[in-house]
Amino acid sequence: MEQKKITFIGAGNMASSLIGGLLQDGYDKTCLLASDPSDENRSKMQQQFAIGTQTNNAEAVTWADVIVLAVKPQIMAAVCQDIVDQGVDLAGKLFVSIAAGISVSRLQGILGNVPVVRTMPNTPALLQLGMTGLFASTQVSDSDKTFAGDLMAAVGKTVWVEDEAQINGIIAASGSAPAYFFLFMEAMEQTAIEMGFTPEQARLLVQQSALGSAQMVVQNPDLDLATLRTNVTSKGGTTAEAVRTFNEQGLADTVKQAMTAAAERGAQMEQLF
Ligand SMILES: NC(=O)C1=CN([C@@H]2O[C@H](COP(=O)(O)OP(=O)(O)OC[C@H]3O[C@@H](n4cnc5c(N)ncnc54)[C@H](O)[C@@H]3O)[C@@H](O)[C@H]2O)C=CC1
Ligand SMILES: O=C(O)[C@@H]1CCC=N1
Repeated sequence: MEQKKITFIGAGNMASSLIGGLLQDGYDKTCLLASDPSDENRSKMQQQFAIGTQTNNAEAVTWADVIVLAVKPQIMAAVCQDIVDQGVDLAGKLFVSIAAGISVSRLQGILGNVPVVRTMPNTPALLQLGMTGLFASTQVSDSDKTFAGDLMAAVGKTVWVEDEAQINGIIAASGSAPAYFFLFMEAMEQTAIEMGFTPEQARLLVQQSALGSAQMVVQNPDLDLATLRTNVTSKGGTTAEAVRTFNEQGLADTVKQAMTAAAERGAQMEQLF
């Protein structure tokens, strides 16, 4: 992909995942810069990734062709306002926001009529196994759209949405999803320990089962998930008992409620921040 100069405003967890994934993909490290007031996070960037860092967002934006907005939603407006107040010339620059709950119109209300690609990645981007949803504002040119798509494709899979509101569905289905799987795995690990395994054994049992199951899904695109489940479930056997218990406890409904809550929170944040 084209090696444009990319500045990350905010060098936290998600920026680290994206930067790590981009470097793995061979992105030129001299084209990456991270701006963050935290000494600790800047030195992580220098030590872990050997990329340049800044404390001055306005200077970092001035240097870049592409600006990835990667601060918490609560402070996004103030951070953008400060960049504008410093008098930075934003002409020709592409903005890529990864923030949950910050609409394109909110950003453009501060930054002006700049091209904005609103995205929702997830942390497995670090391993180039990310999943990102993207939405382009009308100001985004075809070449900027291609660049933003390539940027996220360098760290995983991508899906474009035509309706910005669908980004909140992306948050529910993939942005927040690693936490759901970790939560499920934590509960399994804890139970395995209670069944007498060492913590190391319990983690291995759970992580290898999760990895193998995910690979079975990926490598069998023609098999639906219910068939994969049924293939494990012997009639009158052990899995059937576990699945019956999950169903009796309303697992599908719990998942639906949790995903709906995530999406609704995204929409609510758009009104708050
Ligand atoms: N963590 C995740 O799984 C995902 C997070 N996101 C979004 O990514 C954004 C960042 O989230 P995280 O990386 O999890 O948060 P984080 O707290 O790890 O990172 C935020 C960073 O912003 C820095 N920061 C604070 N004030 C700043 C300022 N004035 N200028 C520049 N940097 C400043 C902080 O020092 C910190 O390093 C959020 O908007 C979130 O919605 C999106 C998808 C997934
Ligand atoms: O929890 C959050 O708000 C962010 C967005 C998706 C994952 N983490």
